[in-house]
Amino acid sequence: MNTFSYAQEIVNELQRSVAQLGAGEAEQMAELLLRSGRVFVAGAGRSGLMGRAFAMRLMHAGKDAYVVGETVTPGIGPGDVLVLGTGSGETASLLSMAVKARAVGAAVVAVTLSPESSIGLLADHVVKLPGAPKEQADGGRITIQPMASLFEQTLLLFYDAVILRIMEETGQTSTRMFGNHANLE
Ligand SMILES: O=C([C@H](O)CO)[C@H](O)[C@H](O)COP(=O)(O)O
Repeated sequence: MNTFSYAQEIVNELQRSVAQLGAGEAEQMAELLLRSGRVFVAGAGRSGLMGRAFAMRLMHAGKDAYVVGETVTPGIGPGDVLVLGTGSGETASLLSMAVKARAVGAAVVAVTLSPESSIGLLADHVVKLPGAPKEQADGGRITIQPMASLFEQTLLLFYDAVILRIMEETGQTSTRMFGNHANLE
């Protein structure tokens, strides 16, 4: 297969993945973020990169949003929400964040392949995304892509869909959001 055909197959995989999203779970997450105080976003590795993109758009949309681990990120507290994007739901650093967040009265949202994982079971709200786990063997049936790429791509699409829902509910526009964009680039 050439590179273009691979790109087409990735889009086909994403189309199949998005069709499996739970509409109810997705809607509840958007609702939770709309009513929440500050939103803290975390994830490790590539899942974390998608989370960083989501936190930026939340900020553009007018939410107080933070990426966990940045030097300027404040402490989480009651009324806040911690969003964890984790395919496995077992990443140790994220699990300890979930425990801490719940202990101080914040809500935890897990966006994961595995609702039955340690993080999934601890979370107040779980959104299950389709995909293959990062330790999948070569030649899996769900995806031609390595490791958890399909999950990570679906995660970004899902996060962007949540942003559109928040924009719709708050009457937000792309033009106003651009006014919140970094001007020290
Ligand atoms: O970076 C990752 C890897 O490339 C998998 O495709 C993962 O996102 C990272 O290891 C975090 O794992 P999860 O918490 O299970 O998403």
